[in-house]
Amino acid sequence: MVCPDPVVDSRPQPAVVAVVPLKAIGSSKTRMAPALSPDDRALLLRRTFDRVVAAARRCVAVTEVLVVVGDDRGASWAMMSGASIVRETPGPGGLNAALAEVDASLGKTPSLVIPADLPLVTGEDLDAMVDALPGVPGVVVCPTADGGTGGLLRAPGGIVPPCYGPGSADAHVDAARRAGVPVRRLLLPGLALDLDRPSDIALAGGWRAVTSGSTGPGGAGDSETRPVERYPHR
Ligand SMILES: Nc1nc2c(ncn2[C@@H]2O[C@H](COP(=O)(O)OP(=O)(O)OP(=O)(O)O)[C@@H](O)[C@H]2O)c(=O)[nH]1
Ligand SMILES: C=C(OP(=O)(O)O)C(=O)O
Repeated sequence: MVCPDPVVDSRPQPAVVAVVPLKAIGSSKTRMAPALSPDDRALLLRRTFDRVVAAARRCVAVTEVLVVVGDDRGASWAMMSGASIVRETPGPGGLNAALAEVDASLGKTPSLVIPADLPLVTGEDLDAMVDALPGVPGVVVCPTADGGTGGLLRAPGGIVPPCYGPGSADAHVDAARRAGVPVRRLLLPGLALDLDRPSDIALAGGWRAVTSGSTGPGGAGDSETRPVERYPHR
């Protein structure tokens, strides 16, 4: 019997470095402070960070996961996750400066920036981003629901500068257009939610789901079983 050839996508897969920025833990998730203690904020971030690193590992094109850390605690999380570590240069530049430093060190290597606070991201989401790359040079921007950037794939890595901040999805698309680089905007639910405010926890399935790592498709969720008073500002 002759079996038909499987349908194969013959486009070459770029080798991509996943870059996960992780701010100094003690000064992270400050918008959660009205509802969560420092320990709970750190626990939340640890869980989403582990999820993001696991998703990056499952992405077929990702050859290395690089965590850009702001302190020793972040470095120890990154080490335990098995990722490579880059220590950001201390200074006032914040996220964009930390990422620009990494861009410079990666040269032409394609890079996929994924924030550490995404509770729903999967390896399939990241595969979809890579599949959406219009070519090299090329850029894929996955917006979050509030106009931020849940995923930024750039090939080569520094082809447009990091423009994180309010409205950054539009800013990244505009920067690519200005540079004459083909760009795609891709809406993916797994990259559309980041945990910024207490109300975002319910959107991810609730406290127990997020901190047990059972969010997303098939995840248990618990938004109905957790006392509402835990999030007084919702
Ligand atoms: N290395 C590094 N990562 C950063 C920096 N600022 C933000 N990040 C990371 O970028 C992602 C998005 O961060 P934000 O949600 O804007 O900031 P946050 O500190 O987590 O939360 P807020 O304190 O509420 O603003 C998270 O993964 C952060 O850890 C920075 O200055 N350096
Ligand atoms: C800085 C950003 O994230 P956040 O919305 O978490 O502040 C961003 O997406 O540009």
